Amino acid sequence: MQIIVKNISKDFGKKRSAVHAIKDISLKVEHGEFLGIMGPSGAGKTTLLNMISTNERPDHGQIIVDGQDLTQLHDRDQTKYRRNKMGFIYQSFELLDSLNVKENVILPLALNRSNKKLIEERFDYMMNLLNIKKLSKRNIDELSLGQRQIVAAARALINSPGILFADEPTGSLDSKSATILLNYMQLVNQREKTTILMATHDAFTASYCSRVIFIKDGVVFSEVVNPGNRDKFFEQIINMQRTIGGGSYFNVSQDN
Ligand SMILES: Nc1ncnc2c1ncn2[C@@H]1O[C@H](COP(=O)(O)OP(=O)(O)OP(=O)(O)O)[C@@H](O)[C@H]1O
Repeated sequence: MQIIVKNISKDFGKKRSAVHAIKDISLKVEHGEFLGIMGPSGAGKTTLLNMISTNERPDHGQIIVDGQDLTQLHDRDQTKYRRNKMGFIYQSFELLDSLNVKENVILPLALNRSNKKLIEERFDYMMNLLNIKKLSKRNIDELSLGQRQIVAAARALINSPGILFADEPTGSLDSKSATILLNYMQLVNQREKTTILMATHDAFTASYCSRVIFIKDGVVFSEVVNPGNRDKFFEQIINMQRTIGGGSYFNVSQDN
């Protein structure tokens, strides 16, 4: 899906104590792009993702997805839109401990009251694609952190969302698990043409994207486009991080 962000802004708090989290950002993300969003802590990455995903309303501006302005939808229609067209992966996984792996993964389809045959077909497809079929009957507390994040990815992708939102998806993972997850995200991006928006502090994680935008103090500061070589792209991302600053908070893992 194509996303056009037009002049959005968002303040938190009131008047003199207000935090200007997003200041008049405009942005275009093409169908099937894998976009990284980087920037120092507090730059506005999560707020930007939350507004594009309609989890938060901007104070001003428009979010146009495949020609439809999502800011014009009522809350109930936004919820429906999110459920049908969007998938989410968070650093904290957000899996339900009371359900097993299969029950977690099929949840978005079950909530939509999809028919049983479709649920089984999509479940088998996702579990095979992400190579976790053998985990189907496990409880969540029997999984490693890396396995939990792949299961969370399967759940996010089971209803073939047009847009996948990932907020620090590798933040809790060791580098091996992170690499596995990122390879799967890239596979889904290429095979299903899912548009992916991913906020991250980590240059290695961002190097899987096709383009990375850098935000600082609520505005887009710059962007770097993947030249088709991940090592080179990684270097370019590191250099841009140095230019922007942000101190030692940037988590730069180079063990790829
Ligand atoms: N619900 C809220 N109420 C008040 N201020 C908020 C709220 N959410 C975000 N902010 C503020 O808005 C600014 C942007 O926050 P945001 O979480 O988007 O940054 P971020 O780039 O995702 O940061 P991090 O990398 O630390 O997660 C920060 O100054 C933050 O304190």
